[in-house]
Amino acid sequence: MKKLYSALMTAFNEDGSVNLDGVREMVRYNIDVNHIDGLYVGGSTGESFMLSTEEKKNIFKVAYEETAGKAHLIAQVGSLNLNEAKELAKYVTDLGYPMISAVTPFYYNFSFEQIKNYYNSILEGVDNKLIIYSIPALTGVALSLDQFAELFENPKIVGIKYTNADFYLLERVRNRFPDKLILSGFDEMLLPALALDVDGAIGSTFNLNAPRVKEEIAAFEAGDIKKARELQTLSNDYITDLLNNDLYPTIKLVFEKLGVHAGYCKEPMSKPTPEMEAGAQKIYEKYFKK
Ligand SMILES: CC(=O)N[C@@H]([C@@H](O)[C@H](O)[C@H](O)CO)[C@@H](O)CC(=O)C(=O)O
Repeated sequence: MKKLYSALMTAFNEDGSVNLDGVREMVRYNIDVNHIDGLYVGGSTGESFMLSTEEKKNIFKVAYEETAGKAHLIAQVGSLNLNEAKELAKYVTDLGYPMISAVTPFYYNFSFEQIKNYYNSILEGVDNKLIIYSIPALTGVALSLDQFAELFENPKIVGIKYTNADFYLLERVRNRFPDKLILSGFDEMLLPALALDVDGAIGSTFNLNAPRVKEEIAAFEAGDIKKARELQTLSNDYITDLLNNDLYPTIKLVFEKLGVHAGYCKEPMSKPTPEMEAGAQKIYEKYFKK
């Protein structure tokens, strides 16, 4: 069975400080209501690239404690500050995280040699497995098939969080590395990714929509492609509505309507406007109100 991971959000207070109780509530919702297979902690959805090392550690700790072994955990530790990435990799490994992930280093147009050194040094002295977080649309770093192969020469690098609409490359990677863990990262393109035999998916929108997506995966696995496609269409209507209303703040607004204290996003992400509030209410009524 393919695995579904929610990309854990971070709850912020209005002043931008982290609300750890809100983080706990979102972990609980994912476990108790979504029956999620796993959580991806510290990724884009967690707004992590805007957090201090201390804030990241607190979130990793709270997510680990609250999960209490009821879901698989992956900690995204990648950072432009390699020392921080290494410190976090050790920290989460000592806490008990069974897998880590690191975004490709971005902004400075690093060479492939530099990217390779970055991954190898994060893993040096850390007894853990890592999946590469590849998200070219946000990082500008598009690794090639041969570059993935070179990174996989490190036996601790076991897979990819593949947030990329390049399905030709995905097919080539799957074909060449049948035993690597590939988790798809674009929720709106889950069905084509399933057809190319990914092992599961990680996404922001699953925080609210996981039950429907699990049904889609079950239909796909049962060979009922028509049903899987209908469910993907329904999910894509919901994702389109979220994207048109500002993704992360809207997921948090809908969480609040479900009684989960997801709080605010951190600036420069937007604070909810009355229009966003109204849009979130419509999304709640259309897709989630019982
Ligand atoms: C940039 C971003 O948020 N990407 C999401 C997707 O779940 C995305 O939000 C979704 O497909 C809507 O476009 C994930 O790929 C990233 C992610 O899960 C994470 O790192 O937290």
